[in-house]
Amino acid sequence: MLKFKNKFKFGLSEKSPNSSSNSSPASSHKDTTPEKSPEPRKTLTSDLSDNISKLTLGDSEAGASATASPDVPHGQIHGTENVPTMETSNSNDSANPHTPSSPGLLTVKIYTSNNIQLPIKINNSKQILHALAINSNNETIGQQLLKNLETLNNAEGDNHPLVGDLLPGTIASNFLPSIITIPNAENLVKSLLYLTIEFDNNVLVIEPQKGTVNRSTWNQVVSFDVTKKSQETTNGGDNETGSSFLNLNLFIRLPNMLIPDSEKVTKKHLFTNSGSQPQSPGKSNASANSGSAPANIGDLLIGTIKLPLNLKYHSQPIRLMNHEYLKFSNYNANLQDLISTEMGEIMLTIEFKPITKKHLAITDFDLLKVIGKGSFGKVMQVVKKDTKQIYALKTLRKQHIVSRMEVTHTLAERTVLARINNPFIVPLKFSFQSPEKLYLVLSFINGGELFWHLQREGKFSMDRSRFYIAELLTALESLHDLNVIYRDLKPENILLDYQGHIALCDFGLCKLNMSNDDKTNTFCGTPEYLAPELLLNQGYTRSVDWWTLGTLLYEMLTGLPPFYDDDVPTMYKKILQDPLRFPSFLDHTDAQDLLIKLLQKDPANRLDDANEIKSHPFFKDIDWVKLLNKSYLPPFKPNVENLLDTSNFDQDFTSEKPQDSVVDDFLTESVQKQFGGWTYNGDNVL
Ligand SMILES: Nc1ncnc2c1ncn2[C@@H]1O[C@H](COP(=O)(O)OP(=O)(O)OP(=O)(O)O)[C@@H](O)[C@H]1O
Repeated sequence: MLKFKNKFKFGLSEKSPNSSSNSSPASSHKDTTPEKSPEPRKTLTSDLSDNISKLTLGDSEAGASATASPDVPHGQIHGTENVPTMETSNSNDSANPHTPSSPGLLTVKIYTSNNIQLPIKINNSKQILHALAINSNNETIGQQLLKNLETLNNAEGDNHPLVGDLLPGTIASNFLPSIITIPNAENLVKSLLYLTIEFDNNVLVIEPQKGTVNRSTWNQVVSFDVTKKSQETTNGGDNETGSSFLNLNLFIRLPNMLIPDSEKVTKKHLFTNSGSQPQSPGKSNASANSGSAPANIGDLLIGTIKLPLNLKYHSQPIRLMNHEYLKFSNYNANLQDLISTEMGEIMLTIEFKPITKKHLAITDFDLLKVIGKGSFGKVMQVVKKDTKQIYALKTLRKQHIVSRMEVTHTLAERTVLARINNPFIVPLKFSFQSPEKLYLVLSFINGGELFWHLQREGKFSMDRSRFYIAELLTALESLHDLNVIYRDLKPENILLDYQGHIALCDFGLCKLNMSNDDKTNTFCGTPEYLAPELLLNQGYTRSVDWWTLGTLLYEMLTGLPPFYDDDVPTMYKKILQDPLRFPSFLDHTDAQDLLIKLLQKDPANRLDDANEIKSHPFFKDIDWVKLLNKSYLPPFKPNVENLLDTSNFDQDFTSEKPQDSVVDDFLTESVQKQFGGWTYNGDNVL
């Protein structure tokens, strides 16, 4: 079980470069090679305690924080903090024929699947196939399977496809039920086949009702909340049509004894546990990439459908697809990208229904589990009562925000989340408030923090690191395109989704309205990741994000940040003065060259443009459009059963009773006004 520790933001005085105290969160291996702490690293904020105010002279944010006392009027906060003009009102919507329609509900009905083939050969084990057939959850299907098995038993001749140790994937699906009743287990039904349906980073899992793997009856209906943002063009969508995608992935849980060892090795990328073997710290990743077959191979991905959906301009209920068959494609074995081998088809109806605007409240949600603690409140797994969608609900207590002078950062988080549209940033679905609290409703991302995966495995392979850095690079690029600096990139703020894609979260340190060369001064971030110019308090630009990207890549590849030291002041000194050194095992020329160019101490010499970084030889094999369309199969798939699965969260949290604690804070009207622009109901109006 992974252990999650509470993370708290704390005042800058604790970790200023001028501080002589050794308050490193890391463990104390002072005389030996430094060893990173297993605890999440804390974020420094600009709380402006006395001794740090020296470091933050002249910064507009600092002023904002300092003035954000309970009685400060609304205007002062806006004026000092550069709070953006939140979202622009859509009062002109009716005049613009291209204005997207209202938010709504997307309903997908799944009827039948046909001609499904397996992408691997299976063992020709008549005993197991027979056992599966007689345990089919439907008698008629069981009979049919037994009949099919007779043809298998009767097949003769050396060249007959049904003779031999292995059955070709093209026909194997005729001998497998899609759902079985487990004998002696009180009629427990277990489906072999299942389908994940993803829209806007929310994923639902459905199972068939009956059938063979080749042909199944599903008759299932699922719904997704559609916000205006998910209707807009994302850079992960098709720019011409302004679409977002509905992603369908068809999986099969194959009994291990049916999977030949040779297929476990050559088609490893198609199994959900591919590459997920933990690695001990400091050990080379060679074994994870070697040909050896993992013991627990997981489920097999049969095929994928990526369906662009243009949900713009529909102000009336509409049926976008009516009982249509869509074909599954498969992932290419070598390149691990999507190719159009047809793996069978599935019949769907897709409907979109705009909904009338309504403010949400906590009573619109059932609280399922506590999954984390943030600086100002809990994060809970919740289900939205009307659509049955699972979300992460982040609660923030207004009183705490105000007393810790974090109003501006909190508003910035909400603003950035509502504006940004990148497939690797956790999507904000809604936000609302009560007199005492602020609430953010986010897509529930349950593959665990990258921090914990890195802790567990010590370091990542070159390919895996490249994949994460590439996805993060596009996330930072889209933030910069919105004139936002992220400022707190680190493994603790990166979640993995159920497939293993990146979802950047925690936007509490974003700085808005920062165009290309604009400088800011606020001393904030996380010690290990602070850029030299930030430490020197000379003002910094968005270039600090590229420094942190370099730091992150270095940490992924080696297990430690580049200038790490147990003692924080020494670490700051190293960041400022020490040359960049590589451990002997990090001998990849392109990786070294990119790190050298990102970890330039003088920002003027640093790579400073997303496109320039993208065209570095380190990324030469990456097709950026494909990457943004999530068409690469992630090199690591977290263990996630379904959307309800919270096993990647700390049990200390998940065992807690989920409740929205009652607080009786009183906030003055002027303080309440500061939170005026918070509410976001999936529409653009704030
Ligand atoms: N969308 C999400 N899906 C799943 N888990 C999430 C999500 N958002 C946050 N969490 C969990 O809740 C924890 C706290 O969330 P978050 O980091 O956003 O809070 P915070 O107050 O900003 O934290 P910090 O004090 O580090 O700044 C995260 O570490 C993560 O484990």
